[in-house]
Amino acid sequence: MSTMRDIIVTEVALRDGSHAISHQYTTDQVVRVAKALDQANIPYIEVSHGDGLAGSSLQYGLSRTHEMELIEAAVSVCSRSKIGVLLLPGIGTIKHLNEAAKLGVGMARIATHVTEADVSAQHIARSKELGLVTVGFLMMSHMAPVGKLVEQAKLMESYGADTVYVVDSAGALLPYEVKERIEALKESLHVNVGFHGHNNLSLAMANSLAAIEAGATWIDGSVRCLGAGAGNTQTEVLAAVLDRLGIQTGIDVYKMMDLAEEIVAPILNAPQEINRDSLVLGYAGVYSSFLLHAQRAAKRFGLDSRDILVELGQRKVVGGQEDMIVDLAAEIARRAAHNEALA
Ligand SMILES: CC[C@H](O)CC(=O)C(=O)O
Ligand SMILES: [Mn+2]
Repeated sequence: MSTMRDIIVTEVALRDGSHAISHQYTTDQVVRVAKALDQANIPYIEVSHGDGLAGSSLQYGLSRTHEMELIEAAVSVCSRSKIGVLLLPGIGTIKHLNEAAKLGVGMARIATHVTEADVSAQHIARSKELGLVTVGFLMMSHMAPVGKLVEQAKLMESYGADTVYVVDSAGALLPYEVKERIEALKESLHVNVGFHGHNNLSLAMANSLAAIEAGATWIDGSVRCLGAGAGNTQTEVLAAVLDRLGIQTGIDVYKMMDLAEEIVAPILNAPQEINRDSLVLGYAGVYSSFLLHAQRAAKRFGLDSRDILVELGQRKVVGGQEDMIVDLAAEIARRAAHNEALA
């Protein structure tokens, strides 16, 4: 079946959503969600540990089920959708990419911090050799000025990426900032441009629309917002809004609504919402996937998690530095005890 699509939606609940449920997906859950997404005609479904291939570790959180088992299961139930994987060089390696390709994935997204695109060269090249749709994913895009972002995106393009994404990992970008970033990439690149939003400031949808207006054609969504922090742009809402705008995604809006309600909602420990902690992520520009780590550290040291998150933002801590969350919490607790002793 051929589908006309103006916008290609990548559904990330089975990868970014893994952060929100502490990487506890079961094979049965992944099968049910992937099958329903396939029936709703979603073009790409990303399946991996929240931190990408090989993310299962004490540092990032142990997966309940081996991700290769989840990927294999998702591939086996999809006839229309392609399964994609995320890989952060240094966490995942070429070996993991080869393994995923053998299982039948059709897309690999190679993610780096926004100023570190150079570490993606080999992984992008290998993904292309494997015949995968290959995406460069520039995380924490709010941390770099537009010129730097363009420079890094051009590197990913030069390594062979088919699409380069502006990734608002902290949900910190405002619509005009998304627009200027996407416009700059559109002017400088020859490949597709994409946008991945987080909803910490309640701007994921507005930012996705700003990205589309500025020329982005690849947009990420997560059903029922299931993603790190306050979650991502809600796929079923995105599909409905784009339909109203006359922009074709090829997605069956009613089937998306049904799967959101009947299959995904019961998986959530709590509804995805903008609470004080997820709001602080966007406000202070902190990696969305730090949320549960900071909340756990706050509990352990008897602190307000916002104090940890704000200081993480001030220190410009980025993905891969999760160990600093506990260190920082211990330091704040020591400082507080010291001040109390002096008082
Ligand atoms: C830790 C990887 C991260 O969750 C990737 C991503 O989705 C983002 O940076 O927003
Ligand atoms: Mn994300």
